[in-house]
Amino acid sequence: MSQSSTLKHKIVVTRNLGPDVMPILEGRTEIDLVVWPEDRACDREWLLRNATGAAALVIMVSDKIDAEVLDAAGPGLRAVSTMSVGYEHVDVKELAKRSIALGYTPDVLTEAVADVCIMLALMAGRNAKQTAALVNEGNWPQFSWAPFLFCGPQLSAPSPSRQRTAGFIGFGRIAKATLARLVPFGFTRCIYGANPNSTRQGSSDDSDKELADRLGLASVRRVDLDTVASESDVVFVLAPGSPSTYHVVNEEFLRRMKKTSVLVNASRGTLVDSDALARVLKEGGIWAAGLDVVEGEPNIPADHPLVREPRCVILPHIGSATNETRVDMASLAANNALAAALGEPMPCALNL
Ligand SMILES: O=CC(=O)O
Repeated sequence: MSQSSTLKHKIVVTRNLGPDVMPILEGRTEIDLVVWPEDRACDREWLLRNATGAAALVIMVSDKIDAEVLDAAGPGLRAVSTMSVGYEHVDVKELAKRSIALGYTPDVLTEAVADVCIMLALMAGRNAKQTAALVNEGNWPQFSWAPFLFCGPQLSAPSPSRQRTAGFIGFGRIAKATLARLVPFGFTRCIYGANPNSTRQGSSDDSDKELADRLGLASVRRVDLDTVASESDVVFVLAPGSPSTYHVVNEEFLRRMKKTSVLVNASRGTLVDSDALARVLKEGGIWAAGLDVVEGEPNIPADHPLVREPRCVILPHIGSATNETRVDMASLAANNALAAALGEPMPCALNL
């Protein structure tokens, strides 16, 4: 792995992609491979130093790709390949201006993230955080079985007459995979609002009916966000992070939600106002929250009001973290970079 060669195409990788995937890049004689050597997020200074002359960069969500990095790489950079479906850490306008392509990893993580959405809805609603903690801390003997101890709202419809409504903010692939998982739980209605700035809000499109028919639901409807808040039993936040979705779940939204409802966020922390959520949870405005992402992650202090909240389950951004999915994501990211470096079409490029 030499650091530079005028004959070879240089690919810089900001995290070792593991023994199943690294051979995709290591086995290529046309490639000059440079890999961040440590088992932690790549230092920006290292990236700036090593990007010089690169044809492609394989990056993680923790790497910010902006004009400074692109300048450091120089005019030979053909593509940035992120091992993620989200790309708000990449300045896409700057990429487009310089005709640099962006590879990303949608689809391969859909099922894994949808699994975590259901897990969070169940864990939050059924008091998993506080009940598991009391067992871990040896306090179970003080809480022997009692008729209504640690009860929470049931995710599945307890009877055909008590129907469940799923609400979504953002209604892409992961939302639809999550919805499919809710059907066996007895959910019959789905309502969704997309990007709050979208002009299409409030009007259902034809595919909603097709989706409802295919899943056997009574209805799938596009509605305004106030309706998502007030009518859902669980609200799943699954829209991309961007300035237009910043704090889409704010205090007003949370105060419209049912007191028995659960909020799940598996998209980006910036979509939910953490301070407002902590306040509303404390006051019992909603039942619980399950978060795979939080504003300011990973720097959330243990004494943050949300972390202290017994009915707020917080996971450290593990939505796609299954062995199978991470290998698929890493392979796609590596193949995107390889193709771009060799001047071939990337298997999965974002339309910039
Ligand atoms: O958050 C993870 C991703 O965008 O893939």
